[in-house]
Amino acid sequence: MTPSEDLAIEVKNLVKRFGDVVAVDGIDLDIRRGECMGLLGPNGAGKTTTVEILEGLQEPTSGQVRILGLDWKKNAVELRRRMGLTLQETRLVEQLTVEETVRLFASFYPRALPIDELIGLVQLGEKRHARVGKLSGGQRQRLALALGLAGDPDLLFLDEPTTGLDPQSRRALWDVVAELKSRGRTVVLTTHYMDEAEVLCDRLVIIDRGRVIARGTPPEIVATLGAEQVIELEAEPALDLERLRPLPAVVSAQRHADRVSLRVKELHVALPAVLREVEGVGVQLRHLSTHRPTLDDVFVGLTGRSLREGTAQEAA
Ligand SMILES: Nc1ncnc2c1ncn2[C@@H]1O[C@H](COP(=O)(O)OP(=O)(O)OP(=O)(O)O)[C@@H](O)[C@H]1O
Repeated sequence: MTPSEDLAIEVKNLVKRFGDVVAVDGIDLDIRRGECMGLLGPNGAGKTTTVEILEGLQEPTSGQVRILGLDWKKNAVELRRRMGLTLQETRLVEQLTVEETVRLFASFYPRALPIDELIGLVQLGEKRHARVGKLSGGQRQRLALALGLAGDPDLLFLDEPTTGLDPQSRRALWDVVAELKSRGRTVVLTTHYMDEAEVLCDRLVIIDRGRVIARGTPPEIVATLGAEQVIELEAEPALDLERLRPLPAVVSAQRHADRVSLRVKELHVALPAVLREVEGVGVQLRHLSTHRPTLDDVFVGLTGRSLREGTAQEAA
């Protein structure tokens, strides 16, 4: 158990209801100072609602929330000064330049970071005189991040900072987050990208339907599957899960849409057995692939659904 003074955020039994919708359904969180904590989950899981409560933008229905040892009801002014946030969409003045925008935001804080440092940190040096209206999506996101950092916050919230960005812009933003971590800042990141969570986050909670369904470091969460490899198969007609489960080295088997997912311990033992089964029952293979287990496999294992569902449209 981490002593409370080492915690940037302590949340106990957080609940948020909107009429009949239970957006957050009893979440506990301990976020240590200096770590990057990821909140991962599909659309509508309750990530944004949770984060907006932590940011003081929404009131919880019930539960306890302490941020940097402080309370939103009693210490709102100090909390606002010590935290930075970037929202899913930040409205910016299109006619201002990057530098003017950063200067304007920095003027709101008594202890702002120098303008050059902020622009350098988000790698927008070449664009400092460009108008905001002319920036690409990735550059706008990085500018939004610079604005979140203007007050040199102890705690930074990033809500889906790379949604809709191209791979290069996503990587550039990851570099900025890695730099912040190396400066000892606490970062709370929401995302539905597994690769992002695996690269950036020291620890994660996976949220589904307002509840935490897994927590730990990314490798710890993946290890809960107890598998070394995942075999994915599609066959016509469909394979019988009951015949696949007892095969050697198979840990568990699940069907997801047309695809069967087998979590296995030793691939060199399981794969030949699976192929013998396919041949024996005389079905036609449409797809066969293997991969190391990912956070998405854990999610599928726990919910029968994929984290990728609902994000396919954006990724396309
Ligand atoms: N102001 C609101 N009024 C009514 N329902 C809401 C409101 N805000 C959120 N919800 C509902 O609460 C649930 C959780 O939404 P939330 O935005 O927190 O999810 P999320 O995990 O952040 O999803 P996304 O990845 O799409 O941003 C959803 O069912 C959503 O429709």
